Amino acid sequence: MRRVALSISDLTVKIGGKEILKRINIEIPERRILAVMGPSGSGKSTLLRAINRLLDLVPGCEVSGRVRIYDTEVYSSDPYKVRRLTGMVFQVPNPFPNMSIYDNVAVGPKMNGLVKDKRELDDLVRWALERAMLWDEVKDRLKDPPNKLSGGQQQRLCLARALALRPKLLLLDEPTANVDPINASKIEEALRGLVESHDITVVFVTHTPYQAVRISDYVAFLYMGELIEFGLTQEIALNPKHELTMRFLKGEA
Ligand SMILES: Nc1ncnc2c1ncn2[C@@H]1O[C@H](COP(=O)(O)OP(=O)(O)OP(=O)(O)O)[C@@H](O)[C@H]1O
Repeated sequence: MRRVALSISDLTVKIGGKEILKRINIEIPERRILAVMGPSGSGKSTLLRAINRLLDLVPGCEVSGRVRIYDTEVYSSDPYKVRRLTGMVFQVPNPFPNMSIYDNVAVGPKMNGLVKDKRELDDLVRWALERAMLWDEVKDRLKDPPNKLSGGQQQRLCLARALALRPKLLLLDEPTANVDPINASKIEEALRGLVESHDITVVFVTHTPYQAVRISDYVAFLYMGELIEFGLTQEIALNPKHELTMRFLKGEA
């Protein structure tokens, strides 16, 4: 029996008094992938940032309702604990420019005391780079700076950096929007591998219906801050209930 990894109930987000997300309800079991879709400005990034409390950093932002990650009530827990449960990858690859490839992945576990010695750290760095499908390409140049990598490799490095903190929930905001198709398919393969073989649940934003259908188990469609459709990807792809979802899936919206 799979546990519920992420439960969002009646989540409403206002910024500067304007409702950006309206009473969102979503629940997904562990080790599943949720694709969040919807037109530009519909609130997809805001939803991701509500899950890991990055919205705390936005002035004038009010959040009501509940977000729970396993047993952790996100809005009544220490934000530090919430960030430890979640990892995030952004649309534009943002490796730490002044650190080596190795250190980009190692710095988080070192600062958070996740490893007891150098050997454990080396193992964790390798594990994360392997899971991000990058190890073979960088194993002989771990001391290089990240700007020697292609954009797609840098994005996989950011994925490895997030994974090295062993998150339970991985949040990705259009992770393949700025990478070529080969890198995009490596990232997709990495995400499927993570939920199938590791104890990780994934929520990612995408504008690409094919990508959502290829790799997600669940989809959530947002429109002007409302969740207009949510459910199993296969069911929604075959039988979307909402006209807008249908158009979106056909690439018309
Ligand atoms: N920090 C902020 N201050 C004011 N308004 C904001 C802020 N962040 C988001 N918004 C507004 O919230 C709405 C939703 O934005 P959000 O970035 O979540 O949409 P999105 O669906 O991710 O869009 P896109 O696909 O273009 O990235 C938009 O109207 C946006 O202008």
